[in-house]
Amino acid sequence: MMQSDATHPPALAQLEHAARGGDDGARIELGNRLLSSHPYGSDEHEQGLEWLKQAAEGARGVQAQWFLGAYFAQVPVRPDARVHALYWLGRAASAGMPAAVDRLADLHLAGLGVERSPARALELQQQLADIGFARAAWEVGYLHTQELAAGSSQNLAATAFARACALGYPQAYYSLGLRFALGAGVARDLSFARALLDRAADGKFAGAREAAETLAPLAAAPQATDWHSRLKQNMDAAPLERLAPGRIRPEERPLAVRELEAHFASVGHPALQVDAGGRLSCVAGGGASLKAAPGDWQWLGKGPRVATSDAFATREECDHLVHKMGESLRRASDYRRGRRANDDAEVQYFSGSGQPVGALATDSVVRVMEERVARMTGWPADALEPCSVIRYEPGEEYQPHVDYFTTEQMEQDRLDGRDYGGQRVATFLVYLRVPEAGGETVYEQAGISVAGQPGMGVLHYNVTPEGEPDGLSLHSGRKVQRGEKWLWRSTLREHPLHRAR
Ligand SMILES: O=C(O)CCC(=O)C(=O)O
Ligand SMILES: [Fe+2]
Repeated sequence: MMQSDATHPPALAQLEHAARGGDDGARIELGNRLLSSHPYGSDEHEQGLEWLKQAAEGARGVQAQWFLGAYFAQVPVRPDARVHALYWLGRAASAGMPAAVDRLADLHLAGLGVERSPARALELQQQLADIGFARAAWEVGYLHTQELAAGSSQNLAATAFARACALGYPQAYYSLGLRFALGAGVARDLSFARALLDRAADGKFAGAREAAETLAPLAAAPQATDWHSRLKQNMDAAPLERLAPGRIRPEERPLAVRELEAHFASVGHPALQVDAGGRLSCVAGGGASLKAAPGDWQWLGKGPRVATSDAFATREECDHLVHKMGESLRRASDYRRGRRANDDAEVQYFSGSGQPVGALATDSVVRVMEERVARMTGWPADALEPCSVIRYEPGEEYQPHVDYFTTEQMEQDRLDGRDYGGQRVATFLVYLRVPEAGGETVYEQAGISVAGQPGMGVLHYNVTPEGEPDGLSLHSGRKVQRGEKWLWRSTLREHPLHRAR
């Protein structure tokens, strides 16, 4: 196999020679290089795909299959891209590649290239969880919370989060803490809840500190300090390194997971039990549910059409998105590379930071929330623009702008053959974090001002009921005075994104 590094990549001719000679590593490298350096539609781009497809049948097939799956997942405008993504990711997943199993679960949950099946997504994430992948273990808990699969319950959700705690995942301590605080799937125990939430905060999980203080105040959690030190000692002594890549054979992972779960149960809380099969579970109790219960649309105006939905997203969903995207936020000029005037508008009028959730970064929370938007608006989920998260710090704002594409832009895009998705019919925002002062969403022409509440959804149409760009939809995100404002947002496009008119 040819060696290369970032400073001295092999010359193209050299790679091609090796690829023709049957070197699978060279085929993969050449394929990836051609795909990334030549635009979709060029011969070189197609040649890149061919090299990967050849490599997919060779000694390093799984790796090539993964690259092909990731490619098709990220290039939705290609005809049948989703079906190809499903095929290649399916092959890499069957060969046991965890990242491919995760992406396959995402396609099933979103119904991309295959009929939507939360139950299948749950099954796939469960496979990963059972061999010790902590994020998957968390996703199992989140999916059970939604009660979308037969047999799902709030108690199974709690159990899944407890198992993810055993894998040392700070976000799982947060989620299990919420359940003990509210009595969802487990009997309420504010002391244990507070200790779990504090452990999540120790692990730097966004929102854990605030959840601890509001849901499990120390005054109501007399044994919290004791539980906190027991949980800390427990984690310090947990043999988590056993699961480190390269240290364990795949077939040994399920046993290592059981050992970690038994170790977590040894912290001694009566709700944590090890069952006959050696798996950790939570004793059922409490009647609350942490599934979202969004409020009906409250219409604030007809010209433009603006509505809000209280509690559209749960605290857990908001904190998840803030935590997930927090590290990767950038200025609009860094993530908006398009040539559309609307991209320029974001660069020009928005002074905060943001980041689109890329096709390889979507997860259960994103998909479940997209589906919720689709259900509540009657809009097809595959006509939602990929979502993003944006943040405003004090002094930052989104000056008055419109979100629709102008008739001229639409026409130009059509001529250029890139009007995928068509018009941005409506914009949907969720307040993930509400600032202490300032930051209202204001529709200046209509005199509507929305002061966000945590988890609130805000929907506004950018076009009139007849489908014409609606000048009255001009809006702004007022300057944040104190605290931070975080939004999750997407737009409802005229037709599915993979279809040009
Ligand atoms: O920050 C807001 O309230 C508005 C955001 C917005 O207009 C947008 O993301 O297009
Ligand atoms: Fe906007």
